[in-house]
Parts: sequence; structure tokens; C-alpha cells
Amino acid sequence: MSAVALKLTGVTRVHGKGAGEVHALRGVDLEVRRGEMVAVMGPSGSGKSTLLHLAGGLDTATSGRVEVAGRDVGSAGARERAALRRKHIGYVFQDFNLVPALTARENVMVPLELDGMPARRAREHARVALAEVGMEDMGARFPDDMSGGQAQRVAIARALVGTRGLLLADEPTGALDSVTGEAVLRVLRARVEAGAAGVLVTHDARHAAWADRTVFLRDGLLVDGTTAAPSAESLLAGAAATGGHAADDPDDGVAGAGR
Ligand SMILES: Nc1ncnc2c1ncn2[C@@H]1O[C@H](COP(=O)(O)OP(=O)(O)OP(=O)(O)O)[C@@H](O)[C@H]1O
Repeated sequence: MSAVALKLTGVTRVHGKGAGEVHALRGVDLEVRRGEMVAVMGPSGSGKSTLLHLAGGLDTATSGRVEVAGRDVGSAGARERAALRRKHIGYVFQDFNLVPALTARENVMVPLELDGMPARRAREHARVALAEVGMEDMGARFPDDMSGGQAQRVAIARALVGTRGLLLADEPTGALDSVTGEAVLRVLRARVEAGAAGVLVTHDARHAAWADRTVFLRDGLLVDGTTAAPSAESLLAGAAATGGHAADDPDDGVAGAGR
């Protein structure tokens, strides 16, 4: 299997038409390898969710190329894209997107069953994934009977279940208290250590500190933080120096790294 789990080359995404055109991404290049976790930071509206949707095969680029596990997502048909999503991509959405009529365990089993895994094996994978996020006793609960944080942990278990090579997370700890949130980031990190690739969209420099490197988006342009490799400490220092709002200004994180 390719060491590069995700590759974006010259990717642009224009939403809308004519006077209402929005250039959400402008010529973005990004490569994420297996065993690597990349954090994406940037102000609201800078294109972070658009980038994640493209990486997850939920949207297609206006121009440029998006490859997942060596496969060009843009040229794949709808059926192939759906299979790619189920087999290779784990996606933690900002809203939890759980199916209300299914229990926590059944929600986590869905992607595996869609992929043809027998129910007994899917149930065992779901048990492990729920245990990883501290929800082992909640398998029979329905989403409406859970707190926001519990529902989000189930969504994270569903994204992590099985052996997906590319994990995409949009602010996965938004509804979680900080202790649980850190536990979830730890699970994500463990999956990356085990060979998955991770992309984490976050506004929080403390969460970005869990990644191997941070890239910054501003007005659809991507600035790679690799050259200066801002460390967790320098990102946090940048956040502290700006009153905890490093995520609002990409330059703050860079300044915090001493550039
Ligand atoms: N479906 C759409 N139609 C029109 N414009 C869109 C659409 N989706 C996103 N946009 C615009 O594209 C730009 C980038 O949006 P995107 O949601 O990717 O930013 P973001 O960095 O994820 O923001 P946030 O941090 O607020 O979630 C914004 O100007 C947004 O208004």
C-alpha cells in the first residue's frame, strides 16, 4: 500500500457562480503520509472544511488532483468513491451524523456491514472501537438518549472502527470536556502511530500540538508549517502570547515559533 495516504496537487475549489463565486481553495498542495498526523488551522471561512470534504471524497475539486491511497478521487465514479470512503476513510464530522434509529453499537457497525463484513465480526470490531473511546457500556443506547459528548465519542468510534488508512477529523473534541477530549485525541494519535494517516482541523493550538506538523489556511491558500516546524510548545507559546487566539491568525503561530 502507498505510503502516501492523501495527496492534493494544485487543488482549487470554487463555490457558486458569477458574482457570487467564492474561491474556497486556491492551488493547495498537501501530502499526508501513513504514520503522520497533520493539523489544519486557520480563521473561519479560510477553507478548512472544504479541504476535508475533498480529502474525504464528499466533494470534488474545481481543478487539481486529490488522491487517496494512490487513487484519483476526482476521476472515480460515484460507486467507486463510496467504496473508497468506506474502506479507506474514517471521517469525524462536526455534527455527529449518527443514525437516530440505530443504537451506538449499530451506528459503529454500519460502515463495516456496508462493506460486506459479517455481523458477528462487525459487532466485535464495534465493541473494541467503543471501548477505545470509553463507551463500552453504552453500546445499546440510542443517540437521543446520549449527551452531546457521548454522541460525539460514538461518532469517533465509528470513524476509527476497522483498519481505515486515512482518518479525517473536523474539530472532533468540540462537544467534549477537556479530559475526554484528550482521551479521544490519544486514540487518534494511537491509530496514527499504528500506521494510519490523520488530518485534524482545529481552532485549538493545544489540539494541534498532538499532530506531527501544522499547516495554516488563509483565504484558501495553504502555508505549510513544516519548514519552521512549530513545536507543540511554540504553538502554545504563540497562543498564550496572543491571548489564546493563535488559531485566529496563522501568523501568530509562526511568530510563536520564532520566525
Ligand atoms: N456550499 C457552499 N456554497 C457557497 N460557498 C461555500 C460553500 N461551502 C463553503 N463556502 C464558502 O467557502 C469558504 C470556505 O468555507 P469553509 O467552510 O471551507 O471554511 P472553514 O475554514 O472550514 O470555516 P469554519 O472554521 O467557519 O468552519 C467560505 O467563504 C464559505 O462561505
